[in-house]
Amino acid sequence: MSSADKNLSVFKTDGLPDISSRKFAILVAEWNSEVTEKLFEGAYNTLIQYGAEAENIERGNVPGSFELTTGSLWYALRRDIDAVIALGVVIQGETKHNDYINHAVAQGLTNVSLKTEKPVIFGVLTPNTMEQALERAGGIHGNKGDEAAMTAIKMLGLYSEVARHGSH
Ligand SMILES: Nc1c(NC[C@H](O)[C@H](O)[C@H](O)CO)[nH]c(=O)[nH]c1=O
Ligand SMILES: CC(=O)[C@@H](O)COP(=O)(O)O
Repeated sequence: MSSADKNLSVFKTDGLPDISSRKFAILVAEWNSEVTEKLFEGAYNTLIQYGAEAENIERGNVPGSFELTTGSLWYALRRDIDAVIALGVVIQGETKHNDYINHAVAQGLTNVSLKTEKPVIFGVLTPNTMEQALERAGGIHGNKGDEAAMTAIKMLGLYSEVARHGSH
């Protein structure tokens, strides 16, 4: 199913956890900042809308999406951070460079999440064009930042549920 079939800002919100005491890191790539700033705004506003406290949302900036992996690891290793949201936009260029970045970031963020056992969310757009990027950053297909934030919230809810059963 493509973003054309499922709006990135429309999701089920029943049964969400209380995130008022949860601390989030939002990592933002500077490449294509005219789009990544929209992703950040969507992620930040979604966290606030569903109960996060502003003082519990920390922002970090990296040069490009490739650096989201290392930056996410540094935040995820901090004891006070409950979840990391990594935001970037990798637009297809003339060479295969975007493919290498995208695969590295997807695998890298997965590795960080598995290593730290914390939600590390892949909020990276991989469009063919700037137009496609903007359509997914508050345009006709919603905002990938909204989706990334909601994914972090839901994963924290799952973690609490799993931990609750495991404590008995
Ligand atoms: N072309 C894009 C990049 N390229 C930069 C890399 O992410 C990285 O910073 C560089 O290779 C040095 O390690 N980054 C994006 O986020 N988006 C692009 O479209
Ligand atoms: C992936 C990018 O958009 C940037 O690194 C430029 O890519 P290219 O050199 O393939 O045009």
